[in-house]
Amino acid sequence: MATVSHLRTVDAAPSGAPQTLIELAHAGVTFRTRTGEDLTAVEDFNLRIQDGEIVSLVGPSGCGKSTVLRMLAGLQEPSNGDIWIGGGKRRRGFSQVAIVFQRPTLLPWLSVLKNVLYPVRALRRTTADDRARAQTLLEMVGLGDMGGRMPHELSGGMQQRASIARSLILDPKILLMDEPFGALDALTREDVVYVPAE
Ligand SMILES: Nc1ncnc2c1ncn2[C@@H]1O[C@H](COP(=O)(O)OP(=O)(O)OP(=O)(O)O)[C@@H](O)[C@H]1O
Repeated sequence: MATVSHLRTVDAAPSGAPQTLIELAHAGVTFRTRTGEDLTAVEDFNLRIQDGEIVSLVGPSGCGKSTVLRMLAGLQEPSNGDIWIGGGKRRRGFSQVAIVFQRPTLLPWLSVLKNVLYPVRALRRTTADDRARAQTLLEMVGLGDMGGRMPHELSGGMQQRASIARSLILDPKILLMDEPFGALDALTREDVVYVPAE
């Protein structure tokens, strides 16, 4: 059985201090490939992020960065180790975490505005304040007059900007970004900035 090790850290396991927002302790993910081999994408990975910190995971293609983000978003269960978010041990998703992927992930049957509102709709009925916030976020990413359009009527970069707006609609405490600016041209990239809600 082949085992491929990609992403490793050598830091000591974190302690679980309450002011720490995110902790991974000895986290690992092993995939079973279609040919029946075990592929260790992440091995013994330790990470501690304090509230307010901005952290980049840097490494070569395929080293396991997306897998770590998927673990933090609750989309990938660790094969080994523990995850704490906001002081609590997590095995699954956490509502204060939002993730933006490398490619846009808009729902094709909803308008752009409804896509941005979708995380709210998944929790409760939307209000006028929610719609106003969605409009503000669309304006922030330069799509203020595109809310009524359908996703297929937008360019790839515009769809990605709408995905970024959607990730902010619930004012998440943790924003995970998996190279989301790769789909945008350099000029647009400079224009997209995160403005926290008052
Ligand atoms: N669902 C899966 N099944 C099997 N192997 C997977 C799966 N997802 C990822 N992998 C493998 O895990 C390893 C890490 O992948 P991951 O997408 O986390 O890398 P990455 O560092 O984000 O790469 P990139 O910078 O190219 O996006 C790769 O070898 C990949 O082939």
